[in-house]
Amino acid sequence: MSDRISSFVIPRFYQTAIALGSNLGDSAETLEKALQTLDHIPEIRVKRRSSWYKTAPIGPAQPDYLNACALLEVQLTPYQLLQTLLNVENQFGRVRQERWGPRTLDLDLILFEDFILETPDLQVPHPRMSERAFVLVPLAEIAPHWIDPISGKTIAELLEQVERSGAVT
Ligand SMILES: Nc1ncnc2c1ncn2[C@@H]1O[C@H](COP(=O)(O)OP(=O)(O)OP(=O)(O)O)[C@@H](O)[C@H]1O
Ligand SMILES: Nc1nc2c(c(=O)[nH]1)N=C(CO)CN2
Repeated sequence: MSDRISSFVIPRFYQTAIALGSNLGDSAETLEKALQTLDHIPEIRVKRRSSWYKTAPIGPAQPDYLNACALLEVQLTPYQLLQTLLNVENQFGRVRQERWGPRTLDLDLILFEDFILETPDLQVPHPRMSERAFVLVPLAEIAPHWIDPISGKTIAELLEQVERSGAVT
């Protein structure tokens, strides 16, 4: 009996940061419901969320975005979390059309502990994180001291290096 108990491994919780974006439909409601949906998944706890930021679109001409970031505790691997985020995007009617085009809901995995993953389907930290004010402004609100394992800089330091005028609360 004691052998069985000692070999039982309780899966640990991992700290992760995600970015949310929407520029089609009722974006505020979509972001709110997306976070509720994630929080209802047994392996995910939403620990903190940023304000919603209205941001100018990067990429092709399209409506302004509403962007936000959230900190999650997950009992999932990075790949399981990515699949979960893609499933929730689909649940909210995400249709993949042009690259960087408009969308009802975009969920990106930004940071997963201090892991660096560079696989064809998943790159963590998100490869375009450090150039995007629409990610860094909300993330700096809730996790300014989190260190990007690629650059060794904090989120607050990365934010100092980008032009942030397109992101307004
Ligand atoms: N960290 C990550 N977070 C989310 N998706 C990722 C990540 N790394 C790789 N991907 C892959 O990117 C694919 C396309 O994602 P998506 O359609 O959301 O891109 P995009 O939002 O148009 O552009 P961008 O990646 O620049 O934000 C996903 O299916 C996923 O396999
Ligand atoms: N402001 C803003 N622009 C974007 C966004 C986004 O979330 N916000 N997402 C994109 C594709 O990931 C492309 N452009």
